[in-house]
Amino acid sequence: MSATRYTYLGPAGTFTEAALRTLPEAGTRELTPVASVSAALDAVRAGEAAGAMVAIENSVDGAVTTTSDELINGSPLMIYREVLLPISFAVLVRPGTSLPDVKTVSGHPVAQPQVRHWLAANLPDAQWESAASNAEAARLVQDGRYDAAVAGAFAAELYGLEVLSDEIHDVASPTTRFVLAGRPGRVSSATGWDKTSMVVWLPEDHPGALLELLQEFAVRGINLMRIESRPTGEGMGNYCFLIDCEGHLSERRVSEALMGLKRICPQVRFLGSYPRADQGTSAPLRAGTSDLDFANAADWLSRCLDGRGEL
Ligand SMILES: O=C(O)C(=O)C[C@]1(C(=O)O)C=C[C@@H](O)C=C1
Repeated sequence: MSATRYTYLGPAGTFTEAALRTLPEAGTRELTPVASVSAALDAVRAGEAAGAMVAIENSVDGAVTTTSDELINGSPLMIYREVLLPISFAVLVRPGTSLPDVKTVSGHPVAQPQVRHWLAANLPDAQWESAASNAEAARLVQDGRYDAAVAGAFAAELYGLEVLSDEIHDVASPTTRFVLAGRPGRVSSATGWDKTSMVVWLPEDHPGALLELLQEFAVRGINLMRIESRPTGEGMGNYCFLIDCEGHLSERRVSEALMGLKRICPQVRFLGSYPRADQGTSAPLRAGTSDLDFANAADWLSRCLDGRGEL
């Protein structure tokens, strides 16, 4: 087990690596590129890494479903940090390539919807080829496999490529949200500007089932920040929900909402309470004014979790 290793979707030059490098402790960690989001999280599950940085949602394309499914299924993981990274895509080519030479263009599947209109207008006949990451696409262009890659401009130098066009994204200021996931453990203390994530499986299908679930937050005045449904895989129409809400587990209203969900839902998976990366406009809680102190919250957690992160 490497307590100092963090894994990320590689190779070098991905946005995920850029997100990881924004963490203050990045300089003292061994940052290890791996081939996929699943491999990054598997290394954490196997105890080979202390954390994995993974993309979880994009402001243009929505959920990164591989990450959602990893957090929902398999042995539980917890989110310890989040990073919001502005994304800027460029077209990278081997030196000397011009736009009419580009017959194939490669990138991560999440990148494609963010540059669709630019590609249709500027490379209408080029064939799109999905790659495991944007930096992997750049590496494949260096190898001569594809003519162009959609990636961060910063990847050009790493792979001996040139920036043919920069800032090609269709929507201004796309942002990707990344999270640092680790094995379930100590929840860091409340900062006063926190977020809590969970997965909730719907109670038996009946009118108002989703409303009942949402009421656990509404009656306690807890603001929801995200609700994303994912199929459970158990037949058509069966969904679970990835939910982010404002606040920290150590606030009584948040822990009570989780216990309320536990009463009405067949399964609840606590995914962590961690500092928010956004500079939101709602009034922050004052740090240190939580209803429960951290020791109580940790105690509450250990009583409620069955040792695997499940409530
Ligand atoms: O980290 C990278 O560079 C990736 O290729 C992954 C990823 C993602 O999965 O969302 C990261 C950010 C961009 O929005 C597009 C792709």
